[in-house]
Formats: sequence, C-alpha cells, structure tokens
Amino acid sequence: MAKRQSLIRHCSLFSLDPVPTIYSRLRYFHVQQDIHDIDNKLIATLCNSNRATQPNGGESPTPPPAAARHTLRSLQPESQEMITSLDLSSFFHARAFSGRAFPSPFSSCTVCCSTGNSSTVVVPSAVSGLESPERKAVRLGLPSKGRMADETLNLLKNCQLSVRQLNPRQYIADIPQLSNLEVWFQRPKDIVRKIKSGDLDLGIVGYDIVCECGEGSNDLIVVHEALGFGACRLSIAIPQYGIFEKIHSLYELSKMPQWTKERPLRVESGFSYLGQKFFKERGFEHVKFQRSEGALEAYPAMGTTDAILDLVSSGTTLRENNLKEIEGGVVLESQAVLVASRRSLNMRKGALEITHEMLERLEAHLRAIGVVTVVANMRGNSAEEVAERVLSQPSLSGLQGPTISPVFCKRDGKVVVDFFAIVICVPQKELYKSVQQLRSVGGSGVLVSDLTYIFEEETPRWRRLLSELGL
Ligand SMILES: Nc1ncnc2c1ncn2[C@@H]1O[C@H](COP(=O)(O)OP(=O)(O)OP(=O)(O)O)[C@@H](O)[C@H]1O
Ligand SMILES: O=P(O)(O)OC[C@H]1O[C@H](OP(=O)(O)OP(=O)(O)O)[C@H](O)[C@@H]1O
Repeated sequence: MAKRQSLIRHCSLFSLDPVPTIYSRLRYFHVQQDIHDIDNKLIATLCNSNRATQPNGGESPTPPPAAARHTLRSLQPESQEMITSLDLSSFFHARAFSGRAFPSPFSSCTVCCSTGNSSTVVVPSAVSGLESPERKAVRLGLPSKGRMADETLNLLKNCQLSVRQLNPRQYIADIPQLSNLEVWFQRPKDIVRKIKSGDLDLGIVGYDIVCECGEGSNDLIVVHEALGFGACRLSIAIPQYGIFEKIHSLYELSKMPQWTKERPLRVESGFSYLGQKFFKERGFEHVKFQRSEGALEAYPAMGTTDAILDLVSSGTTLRENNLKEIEGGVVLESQAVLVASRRSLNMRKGALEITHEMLERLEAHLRAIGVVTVVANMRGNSAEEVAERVLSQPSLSGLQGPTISPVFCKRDGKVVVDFFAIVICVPQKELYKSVQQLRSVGGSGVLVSDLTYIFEEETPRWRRLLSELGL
C-alpha cells in the first residue's frame, strides 16, 4: 500500500489532476512528461499483480483492448478490480518482477491504478521491448482548457463533428460521425509534443504553439492553416518610458549602446525557440532569453527584463502596462490550425481518410461563413436574357454565376413563363449592395437565407496535402 501511495505521489508530480487519495476508487493519470526520473525499480515492484501479464506470456492474460476499455467505462464504484489502460491497443502491461528493465527515458505513458491489491503501469510498447499490436484508433488532440477550448468544440460542432465527452473529468472522448477516432483533451503544448512523439495523430492548436513546440519538426504538417479563431501575433514589446522612449523599431533596439556581451538585452518569453531563432536570423548580437510562462507584462516594470516576447491580440495588456510593440518586432501571426503527423498520415490506417473528411467539412463550413443565399424573381423573356442583365452587375455573379430557373404559372388556362428565379451567393457584407443591384435590373421578392456549407469539387488544401505527402 505504501509503495502504491508512493507511485501515485510520484505520478501526480506529472499529472494534470490534483493528487488523488489512495482511497479513490480509480484515478488515471496522463503523464505529461518524460518519466525517466521515476525510479524504475519502484515501478517494477508496484507491478505486483498476477493479472498484469505480458501479452505473450502464459497465465492470466491481460483483458483484450476492447474489454479493457469497456471495463473502464462501466467501472463499478465498489470494484476491486485492477483497471487497465485507457487504450491498450498500443500498450502492454509490464509484468511484475519480470526481470525486464524499463527502458528510459520514454516519452509518454498512461498509468492506471485502483484501490484493489494491484497496481499496474502501462508503458508504450515501442519502448517496452515487447511485441505490440498496432494502435488501431486514430487520435485527435483538442485543447483541454484555456481560451482555445470552447471555440474548438464550437467549430467542430458547426461542422457536424460534435465531440461526445461522457464525463467532463475524462480526457478521452469521441466524435460519433468519425468512427475509429479518439479525441484526447490535452494542453495545446502537449498536443504538439504528443503528435511529434506519435501518441497523437492530429490536433487543433494555435499556429504559435505548432511553431514553438514543433521546433521545425518535419513530421508536423499544417493541414488547415486558418480555422478562423484564436487570432493573435507573437510580438516583441518594450517599455514606453526610460531608455526605450525613443525606440520604435527592432533596428533601433538592436543599435542601442546599452547591450554588450556582459549586459545583453534581456528578453522574457515563453517562446524561447521562436524568439532565439528570430533574433539570430536578424543578426541581433547581444541578447539573452529568460523563460517565463505568464503575466510577462509585469517584468519590465519589476526591472527583471528589458523586453518581452508574448502573444498580443487586442494590445490592451501591453498598453495597460506601459509597453509598446515595435516595427519589425512581430515574430509570427497566429490562429488556430489543424495539424497532423506526416508519419501518421502515411502509416496509420484511417488517418488520411479522417483528415480528408475533417478538412472537407471544415472548409465547407468556413467557406460558408459570412456568405448568404439570395433568391429573387425577375421578369424576362428567356433565362439567357435574364442572365445578361444579372451579370451586368458586379456584385451578382455569385460563386460561379447565377442559377436561373423558370417560374411557371398559369394564365388563361395555359402554362407560361413570365418570371425567372435567380439564386446567387453573396458575401454578407455586400448584401445590401447586391439587393440594390438586383432591383436595378428588375429583381423583386428578394429572399435571403444563411448558408451552412459550401462544398467545392475538391478542396485545394487536400490537393496540397497529398502533394506534400508525395501521394
Ligand atoms: N491574446 C492572446 N493571448 C494568448 N493566447 C492567445 C491570444 N489570442 C489567441 N491566443 C491563442 O490561444 C492560445 C493560448 O491558449 P491558452 O492560454 O489556453 O493556452 P495554454 O497553453 O492553456 O496556456 P497555459 O498552458 O500557458 O496556461 C495561444 O497559443 C494562441 O494560439
Ligand atoms: O493583447 P491582449 O488582448 O491584451 O492579450 C494579450 C494577453 O493575453 C495573454 O495572456 P492570458 O490572458 O492568456 O494570460 P497569461 O498571461 O497568464 O498567459 C497574453 O499572454 C497577453 O498577456
């Protein structure tokens, strides 16, 4: 028991959850970082369960993946059963006292334990040295909390890809529309790290995080670069006062005599990879990065830094803290993107198909935002003659051109065509202008409705993706 407590304490150092008590019936931890500093021997000792068996070993076989997942979902409160992994298809149990050393470091790991007499550590098969069946499900990482979380879920919902989360405290969910897809809620930085390490295949995060945590990795492919939310820029800011009062550009900042080898420009940032690269590429000589994660705007006034490199959207936080951006100081423009692992798209069954469907739906939805359908009637002798009139107006050409159909009515017992119905899509911003132009060429009875999707023949991004994958 003491040892198990100790494991839990150990794991909780890395877990997203608060430290659980030993009395909790079940807690699972998604270990966020490498756990190579956990005492391997301790873990091995804790795997003291006659139920935790190597898959190829003899006695008491580990429950198969499907059963294990089922067990997790339908866990009885009084259950003393050992609970296995969240997704066993790519993991194996390490057997107690198997004599096998746990290789280290390993990039990620899921730990499950219960209050029964057993605890189990599940390690990625790739590092356990045991044979593993391929992970079957494709995994999509979504922000677990923070400013991107709600908008990500809303966007997916608007694409008819609603995420179904059975329990808000669970980090796993699914999208019923996309079979064979698991959704994992993670912090944005971890999403990118896990795509790189192969624990996730796809993710929705800010482009800033892709660039910072991706560190130029060739495995990361931005599949959709403009999901339409989370817009911000990564920008250098300096005080408005003191020695910086007359400094308005990066060039001027670099030429300030104050910065020397002994006393470099100190830049506080959570984006040290991008920041250092940026300053280096611009030949900035004496600069030193100091790493901080939040409330950076306070640091210059505290005197602990000269400049900051942080995300800016409205600019209010900078202004309120007497800081200013400078010309040439924007390191990156960012918004939410769909990112994927090149390896997964090439190798993992279903990953490319799921990506295609997501991309189609995202593009169709995003294309339809701000566009409305306008339907009007117009008197005329033929569809061609009406088309001539409609196309004479610059705002009435629609996506490809107007759809014009005859409106049949009965006069003196005969079916005649005096009117034609015109259907065009116009940007919402240009709606009023379009209605005026329609009227000027004889349009009447104008109906306007919102558009949900615009599907084109083939999405340009899909073609680009295939070519990037060499397909
Ligand atoms: N003004 C802004 N400030 C910070 N992030 C912004 C801003 N506007 C948009 N974003 C986007 O939101 C993301 C940050 O979201 P959030 O603050 O939830 O991240 P986080 O990783 O949870 O932060 P942390 O872990 O540091 O608390 C950024 O990576 C960026 O893409
Ligand atoms: O230009 P603005 O609209 O003012 O936004 C910029 C601020 O927003 C972010 O902070 P956040 O609110 O995420 O808190 P944090 O400092 O803890 O990251 C960012 O780090 C800036 O401080």
